[in-house]
Amino acid sequence: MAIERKQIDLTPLKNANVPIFFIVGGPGSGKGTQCERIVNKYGLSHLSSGDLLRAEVQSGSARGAQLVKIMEAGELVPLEVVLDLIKEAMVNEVKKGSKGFLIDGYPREVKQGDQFESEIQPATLVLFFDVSEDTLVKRCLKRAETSGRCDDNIETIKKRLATFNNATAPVTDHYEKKHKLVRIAAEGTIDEIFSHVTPHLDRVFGSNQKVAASA
Ligand SMILES: Nc1ncnc2c1ncn2[C@@H]1O[C@H](COP(=O)(O)OP(=O)(O)OP(=O)(O)O)[C@@H](O)[C@H]1O
Ligand SMILES: Nc1nc2c(ncn2[C@@H]2O[C@H](COP(=O)(O)O)[C@@H](O)[C@H]2O)c(=O)[nH]1
Ligand SMILES: [Mg+2]
Repeated sequence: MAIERKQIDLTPLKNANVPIFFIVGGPGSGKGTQCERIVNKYGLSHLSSGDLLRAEVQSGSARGAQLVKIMEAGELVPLEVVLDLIKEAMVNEVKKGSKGFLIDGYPREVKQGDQFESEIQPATLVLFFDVSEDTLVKRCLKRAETSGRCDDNIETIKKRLATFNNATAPVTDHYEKKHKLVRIAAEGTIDEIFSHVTPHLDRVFGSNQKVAASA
């Protein structure tokens, strides 16, 4: 299925040379929740590939109409489409003075991460939120009570879990071999998990300070 591609000038992003963190984990693993905590403490830009896709669907564009079918099936959308959406959002953020990025829910496949790193820059770290399938399902079903997401239903959750195990789990091995993977046990409370996240980011930014936006 041919989906519209865009030409994006990455010069501002490459010149900024800010740290980039991939945030990886199964559906409902707490990526978005932990990213909110990280943004509050370090002032980074949080870009969720899923949220960017949902915004494209909400926009009513022809591209969005094609994407929603794939997302409702719990499958992965074409990687070029996701990368275009992320690139556009990153350039916009860096023009506003972003000092670093959390790329939430990305990459979903090894080749996706490789393409990002060759076209933009290597990731500084890959944070992997490690959660049992049972907990993932429980959290997504609980979220379904209020989220209104097209993919928060037991059928799609199961498909997303299969997609994660088949396509995304190899991502963790890939970055472990590159000594870039940080495996975070994510079964506990939100605060407990966040306390395991901060030491790794403090090593990059220094502790207790929001990364000051450019003047
Ligand atoms: N440590 C936790 N304990 C209990 N509930 C949690 C925890 N972390 C997140 N949640 C809840 O679980 C649900 C999924 O969390 P979140 O949306 O952050 O996951 P996600 O990894 O971004 O999921 P998706 O990939 O589907 O977007 C949310 O309703 C959230 O409030
Ligand atoms: N091929 C990819 N598809 C992606 C990616 N991120 C999201 N998606 C699609 O969106 C839904 C929802 O994502 P979520 O992060 O909110 O769970 C997901 O099931 C995929 O269909 C991506 O990086 N690559
Ligand atoms: Mg999320």
